[in-house]
Amino acid sequence: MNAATFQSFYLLLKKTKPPVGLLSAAVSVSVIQALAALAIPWFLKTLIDGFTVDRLTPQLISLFVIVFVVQVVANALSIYWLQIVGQRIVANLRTLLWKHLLALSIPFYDETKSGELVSRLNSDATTLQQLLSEQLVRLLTSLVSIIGAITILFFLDWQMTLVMVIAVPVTLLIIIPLVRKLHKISRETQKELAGLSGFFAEMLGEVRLVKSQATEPYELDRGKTRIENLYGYGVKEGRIQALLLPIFNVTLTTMLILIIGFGAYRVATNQITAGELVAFSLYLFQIMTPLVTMTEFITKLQKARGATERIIELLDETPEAPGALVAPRPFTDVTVDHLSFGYNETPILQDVSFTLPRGKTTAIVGPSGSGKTTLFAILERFYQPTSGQIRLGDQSIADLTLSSWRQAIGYVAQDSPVLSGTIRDNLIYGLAEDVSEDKIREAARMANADTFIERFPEGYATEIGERGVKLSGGQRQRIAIARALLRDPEILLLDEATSSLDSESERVVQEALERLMVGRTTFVIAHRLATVRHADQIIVLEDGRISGIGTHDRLVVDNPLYNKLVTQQFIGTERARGNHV
Ligand SMILES: Nc1ncnc2c1ncn2[C@@H]1O[C@H](COP(=O)(O)OP(=O)(O)OP(=O)(O)O)[C@@H](O)[C@H]1O
Repeated sequence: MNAATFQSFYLLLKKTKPPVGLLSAAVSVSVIQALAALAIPWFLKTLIDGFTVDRLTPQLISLFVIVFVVQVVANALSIYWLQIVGQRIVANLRTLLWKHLLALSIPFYDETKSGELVSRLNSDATTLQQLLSEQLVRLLTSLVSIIGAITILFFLDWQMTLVMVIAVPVTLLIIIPLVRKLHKISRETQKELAGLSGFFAEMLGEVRLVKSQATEPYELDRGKTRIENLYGYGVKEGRIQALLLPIFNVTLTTMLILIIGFGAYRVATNQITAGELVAFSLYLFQIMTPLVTMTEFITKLQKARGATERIIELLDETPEAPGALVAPRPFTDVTVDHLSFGYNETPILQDVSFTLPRGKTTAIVGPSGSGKTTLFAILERFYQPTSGQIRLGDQSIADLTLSSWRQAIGYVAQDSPVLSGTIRDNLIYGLAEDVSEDKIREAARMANADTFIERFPEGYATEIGERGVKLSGGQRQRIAIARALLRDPEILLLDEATSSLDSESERVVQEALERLMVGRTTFVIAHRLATVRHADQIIVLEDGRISGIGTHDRLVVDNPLYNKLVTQQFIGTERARGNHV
């Protein structure tokens, strides 16, 4: 791990606000445990050298027992406390990531697969947690054991210790390149794993498309290729691990044989005592076992390095600019002023200017892909304009707080999303304050949703979404309308349903929408002639530019595209529905 990565790991840890008090306590008991463990061979040495029964005084035995008990208790405490510290850090990290993800902008989500993000929240965070709570405790005790044992060994017999100390760097020389390689592979593995999660999430989310296109065999192959890729990395990783541990063990065993052999020679030549040799061998184990643990730690650290880097990368993404001013209510007119926008270099909206007069209805029409939905998204501040601005009165909406602006917008889309939970939960979702049951029912009634809700045995407590009954498109839309009614928005953005609703369903939805629109500034993507006829003004959008603004009667005469749309699309649609205007 190079200095920069270590630093970023450290910075990330700092951001997760570890419980420092508990961490210090855990570190202290770890040190106590390791020190107590170091005392045990020393006792044995004293016992062996000049063993007589009278030397076994009760005091000596009690001291031995106490040291032993201290070591065991300290060990248990350090494991438990470090586990808590690790879990706390990861819980804080997940909260930090979750908060950050919620603050990130829509363009970020356009570029990133949600499955990959889930993988960061779950497996990357878990990798870090394992490192922190399982490995860190061992690393600490290992370090104390190694340093303590080497120091004592120098006192016992410096020549033998020197032989041993020289052998350690030799081992490291063999191991480091392997560890590096392991890091590279585990980075690729993690990347591949995140990609695979993204792929699975996307495919399972769009399972209807896969089935309707009968592309199961194709998707099976695509999934299999990725799974096999991952398998390949796993095998490579296994190969290196298979080399790493045995090499390490062989080196250590050789060291052990050499040292004990050398020790036996020194005992035979009376240079050290038998007790010293026993203590020496025991200390040697107190160095070897931690060394093995440390290689394991290094391996895990390399794995965590990938996870850390990816989490840091995610935390470095810039969140949405929140704005500072609370949008003053009631709203005045909203002005779109020379607005241009492109998702990338290709311009989508070019120099668009118009006003949404307060309390009036503005309809927007234009061919598919002309930029209508994009304009809505910019009004919702999901994307920043490339140039130009949107103003509320004299105030650029970019200066308003995101929450006060978005809370003032009611958006009813063609395919209104619902969350899992009860119908009531869905109706009050996002409301700042509590609402009475009567108000909820009133909103449902106005949205023409009361009848179908009450038909469910559980009524408003019916579970919908993933865990409960499924709602039809029209029902979902009426839930969205009731939700908007409860929010009492200043501005309504309506993406009118086209073919998704049958004419009966469309009639009840339309009726509900009209109630919702009363007295509100409404901006509607229009697909029906009835809507544009009733609108106070109509905007015609062609290839991202406005080609006309006016009333229906004027545009039919002035605007060729509008004229064409009215004769071909609208009237065609209305006829098809048997609903002549
Ligand atoms: N997130 C995005 N990233 C990149 N390009 C996009 C994105 N969303 C839409 N586009 C492109 O922007 C253009 C305008 O799309 P938009 O959805 O605004 O059109 P629209 O007028 O609402 O069409 P429709 O009536 O079919 O819904 C299209 O060419 C589309 O490919």
